[in-house]
Amino acid sequence: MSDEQMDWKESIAPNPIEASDNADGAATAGSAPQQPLRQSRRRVLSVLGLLATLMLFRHPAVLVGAAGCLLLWMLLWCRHSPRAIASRMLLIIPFALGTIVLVPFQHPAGGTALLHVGGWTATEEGVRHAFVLLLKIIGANLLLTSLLLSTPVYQLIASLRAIGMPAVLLEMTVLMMRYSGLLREEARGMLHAQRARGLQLKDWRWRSRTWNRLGELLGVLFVRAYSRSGRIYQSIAARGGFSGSMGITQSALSDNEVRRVNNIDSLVEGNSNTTDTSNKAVKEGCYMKPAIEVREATFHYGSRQALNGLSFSIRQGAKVALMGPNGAGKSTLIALLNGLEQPSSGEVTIFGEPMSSSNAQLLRRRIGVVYQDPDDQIFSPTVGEDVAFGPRNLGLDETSVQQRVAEALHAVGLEGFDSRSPFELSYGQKRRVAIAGVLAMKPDVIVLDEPMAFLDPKSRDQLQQLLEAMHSDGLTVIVATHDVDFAAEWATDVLMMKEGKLLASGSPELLFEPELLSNADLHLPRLARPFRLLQDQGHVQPRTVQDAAQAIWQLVMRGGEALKLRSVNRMDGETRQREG
Ligand SMILES: Nc1ncnc2c1ncn2[C@@H]1O[C@H](COP(=O)(O)OP(=O)(O)OP(=O)(O)O)[C@@H](O)[C@H]1O
Repeated sequence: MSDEQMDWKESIAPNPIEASDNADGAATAGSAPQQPLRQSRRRVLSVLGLLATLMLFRHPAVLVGAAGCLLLWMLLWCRHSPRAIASRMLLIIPFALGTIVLVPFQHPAGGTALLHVGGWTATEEGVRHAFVLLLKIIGANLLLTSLLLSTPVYQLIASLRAIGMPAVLLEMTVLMMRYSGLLREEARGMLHAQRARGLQLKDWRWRSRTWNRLGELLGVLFVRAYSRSGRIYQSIAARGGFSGSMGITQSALSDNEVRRVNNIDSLVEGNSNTTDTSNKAVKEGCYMKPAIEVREATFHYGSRQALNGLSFSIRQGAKVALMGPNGAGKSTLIALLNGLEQPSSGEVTIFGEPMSSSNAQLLRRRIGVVYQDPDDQIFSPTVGEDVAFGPRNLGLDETSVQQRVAEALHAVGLEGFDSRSPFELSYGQKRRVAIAGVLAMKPDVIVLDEPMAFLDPKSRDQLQQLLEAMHSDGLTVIVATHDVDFAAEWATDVLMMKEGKLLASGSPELLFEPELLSNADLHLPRLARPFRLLQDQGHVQPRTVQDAAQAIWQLVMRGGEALKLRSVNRMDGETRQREG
């Protein structure tokens, strides 16, 4: 491990929240200063008070006056842009339409009839009632808009939590915000892709083909948003989102190390034969029960078989490369390991305990999963809130939650990102947020699905260092990957899958077996390829650049020796000739 790689738990700076007063500490998100939080809490309370007052008014003139004053105050005093206000006011259109169309027909007191439609009658009182309701909706929306425009989202959430908004309402609000953002993102992405392939939005009024395309896009948009929200749902479940406090008492959770030590106490003879000694468990010379055992597991998606009698075990403290071509069943296996799916037959055992639907919640927190696409995993409006999601579901108090957030963000190199929106980060940064969200739950095993995909070389190096740091801290790390070069350099163990079956498991030497590689649709690590081309050097199997450099150096030295020997022989021959 290089000097830059630090133990992600021990090396953290003290959390500023702990030093602050407790009353506000409970309400903070990340390391946000306390003063703005108090202000935003006051603002939230004022808006709620004004909303309640607004609901009491019944006279249209008073409501029009209140809405007008509010609008002037927002424009002239707060200097909010008219455009920002207008775009948020658009949200009320469906509610306004519903009110105008339905309410006039539903006024219970009866009254002067104005209009008959079918068996329904709109009355004068009904219209008046609808008008009053519409004014209240406009006023309420103006109030909420002023709050949203003047308060950062993370402060708003912290304030709502501090004033006692029920967690379930808060989560629902956050999820609704995520879903509307999701629709926007998907729509924008699809429109860009369609325009790049020739969709013309010019003259759109006259082109029926364009209208048809837009109609199709709308349909696909909802299907895509639906399937993505399914994946987001899974990742929320993986972090205990739908299971309250995951059935764990706080005292049992406060010290993850205790649990690890307990694991070490109950050791059984294992199969550890690693040469990697950076992992704490390995350093302590422990032989432990496997972190994961899969026995004869099968899994079906409907009639399609994704896993077919899969059996293997993963020892604690291993760095495992889970390899195989597209469709081999890696992601399905990961869903089984995390208890999100149950095998159709066979068994998955986590630290000696067979996983079932009844204990999946409890075992799940020992296996953290980082999904392939960070956008499937992140859903909160701020980085701090997203990382805090898992620890909160563990039932920790707010101070511990914030400490874990600070630790995890430090570990992934995102200190100070607490209040940023995760949806406005780069792909590599989003991936680090997703990893932080899992690290904050302090799992014993972390599984990452294709973590290197779409990362630039520097981010790949940083991620590899992070994997090392997590492993040094005692985690068993499993990486699903197609990247043989990375696997050869990093892994201590390799699992190779194809068509839902295990092709081979063992040391990274497997990655140098040509027949196995071609069977698994993989190729020889790049560093080993030149040696295969050199006669008599096929046995050289460098896993790292250092190994390769050393092998080349040895070859050069041997070449030099041979040259020296040849020139000595030649000189000997010449001398003998002269003497003869
Ligand atoms: N939701 C689903 N419904 C039906 N079949 C599915 C579903 N998800 C995966 N499969 C099928 O299950 C098999 C295994 O898929 P899986 O995603 O686990 O493979 P993978 O090794 O992770 O692939 P990749 O490397 O491309 O991510 C494939 O044949 C795939 O088509």
